[in-house]
Amino acid sequence: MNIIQSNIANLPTKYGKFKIKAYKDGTQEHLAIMSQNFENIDAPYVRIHSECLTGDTLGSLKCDCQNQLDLSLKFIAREGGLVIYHRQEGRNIGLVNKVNAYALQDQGRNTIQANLELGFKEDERDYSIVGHIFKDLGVKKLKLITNNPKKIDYVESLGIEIVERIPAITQSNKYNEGYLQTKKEQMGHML
Ligand SMILES: Nc1nc2c(ncn2[C@@H]2O[C@H](COP(=O)(O)OP(=O)(O)OP(=O)(O)O)[C@@H](O)[C@H]2O)c(=O)[nH]1
Ligand SMILES: [Zn+2]
Repeated sequence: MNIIQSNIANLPTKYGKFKIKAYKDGTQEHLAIMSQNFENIDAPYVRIHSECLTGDTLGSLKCDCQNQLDLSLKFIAREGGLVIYHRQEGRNIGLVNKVNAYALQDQGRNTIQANLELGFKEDERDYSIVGHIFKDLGVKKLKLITNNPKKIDYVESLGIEIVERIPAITQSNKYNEGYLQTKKEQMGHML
């Protein structure tokens, strides 16, 4: 895969000052968001955040994505580290299919059943670009912010040492309780 990458630019935000670098693999464009002191950190805090337009941008209460992104950006601004904004919307089924999955959930299916009914696996994400970004930015060990065992397995498969796991647990609400329950009971998330 031919990966196109940008230069590094400054991005002041409400969380603090970050540096950003974009990567394009095929049609997907991803973003590495780094704290100012990133290259001096031996084992940075790292969050691999999967894109969720409905959550991240609109504040949807059906999932925990916006709260997790907020928590992660606050964390790396304070402690130093990296958030990879991984543009694989809807566990990589894309926005149109995710909205169709939500329509099936309106009829009573859970998050896994809806994906299967649309002809997808429960999780279609591919993390290979993440491996490329780690290599490009020189990440050899890290502290991973996640509840998802698949992300842990992927990072370990790259030969990268996970020094510590930081849970990404946020306040639940009446709209995402069922979703979080399914993730815990059927997708192995450490919630
Ligand atoms: N197909 C589908 N995707 C969803 C649904 N709800 C959230 N997503 C997507 O799921 C991804 C986030 O996955 P999560 O399960 O919240 O978290 P995770 O990234 O697997 O794990 P953590 O690192 O612990 O947060 C984003 O890409 C969302 O767009 C849903 O009901 N159906
Ligand atoms: Zn979400």
